[in-house]
Amino acid sequence: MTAFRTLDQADVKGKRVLVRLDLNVPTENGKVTDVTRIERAAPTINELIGKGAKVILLSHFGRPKGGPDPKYSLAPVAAAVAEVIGKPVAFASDCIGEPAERAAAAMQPGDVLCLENTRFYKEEEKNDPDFVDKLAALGDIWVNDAFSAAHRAHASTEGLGHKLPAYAGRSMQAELEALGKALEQPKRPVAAVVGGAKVSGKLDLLGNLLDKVDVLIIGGGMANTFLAAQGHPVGKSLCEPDLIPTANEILAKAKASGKQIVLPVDAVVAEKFAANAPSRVAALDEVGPTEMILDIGPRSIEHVVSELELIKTVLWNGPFGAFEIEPFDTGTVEIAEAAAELTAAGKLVTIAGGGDTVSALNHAGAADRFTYISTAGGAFLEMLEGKALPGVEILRAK
Ligand SMILES: Nc1ncnc2c1ncn2[C@@H]1O[C@H](COP(=O)(O)OP(=O)(O)OP(=O)(O)O)[C@@H](O)[C@H]1O
Ligand SMILES: O=C(O)[C@H](O)COP(=O)(O)O
Repeated sequence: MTAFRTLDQADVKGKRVLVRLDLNVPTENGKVTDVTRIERAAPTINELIGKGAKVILLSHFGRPKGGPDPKYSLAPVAAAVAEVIGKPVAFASDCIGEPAERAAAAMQPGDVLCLENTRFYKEEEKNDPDFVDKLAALGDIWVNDAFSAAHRAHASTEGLGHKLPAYAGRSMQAELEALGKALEQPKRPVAAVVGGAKVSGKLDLLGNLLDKVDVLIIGGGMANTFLAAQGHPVGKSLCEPDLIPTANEILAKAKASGKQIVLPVDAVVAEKFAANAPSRVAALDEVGPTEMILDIGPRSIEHVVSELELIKTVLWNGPFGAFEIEPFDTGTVEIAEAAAELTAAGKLVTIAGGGDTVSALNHAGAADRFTYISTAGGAFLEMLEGKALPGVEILRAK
């Protein structure tokens, strides 16, 4: 891809290379539960090691509130990186300042160092120039291999590109090539499936997404705000009342433009967000005030599968339920299996992305049978929407 500077153009031997990865991986009790994003980053890390660079990894992890929080330390994730690449990865307890400088100064060519979560500084998300300078002081070259964070114009995802020679890593390059090709002229009708929990970040882009697709299938936590907008009770479910007007606008836009929005028609509800918590199937008007919608119900699953049988391409971000906890994985698992079977039969092109989405599709045993799996969720949706991604734009050859 000539429009972007890649590692082919970078002279990295003996240089300190700051590599922005997306190590925002799913974890449970401090253990990484899905290493897909790390495996996708491994070729870049290994290539840089092989070329004799000093490889300094940068990433955010979760959404800490702009200060250090042990819950969001990258230390266990750095250990998972070491396991995937089969080489030691040193860890610095800060991403700037003395701990980072000392660890970087001790590096030999071929060494790998992972710095602590960049979001332990509120300046990261503000793309603060002084913070960018502090990060830039640690490296000679910046490689952005975090396609899944490229929709964020943050210090480590965009700011560094103004200070250091900037190159796309191999995963960034592969994602841009694969998604560019897949989305250029998708087989129609096209459906987008949007679920998951990042309602405030993703609900407002569904309006633009409607322009690009024929059918919009909404599930997971995302659906609850729409159900509330339609007047259904949602009890203690994940819901963003502030976004009800936006949800209504999206529903009205779909009606006016003849686009179809598919929402759940029933739900699986529980009083507790816990494994094997007592649960029941509820009609939409029967969700009690102390209950939470944690999955779509059996009629909704049937409805979604019958929609998939009518379309030719599905673009999927976000699980249909809290799939990490049984039995609330049923909707996601059954729909993923149906999509994988339609793909194997040559009837459907399946493109899915997102940290938890990929983990859910792996859990369902369906990921290997999908047409393409991207590491990106929010970035994937913004690309579908037709938006320029700051972390990609900064890599364009000037
Ligand atoms: N009904 C629900 N209530 C609460 N949480 C839900 C519900 N449905 C799905 N989820 C949660 O959504 C989370 C995944 O959502 P998210 O939007 O982060 O997807 P993603 O694939 O990781 O995308 P990205 O890469 O943009 O983060 C999962 O942890 C899952 O438990
Ligand atoms: O998982 C993701 O989509 C990326 O890591 C971005 O995370 P964010 O939505 O917290 O910026």
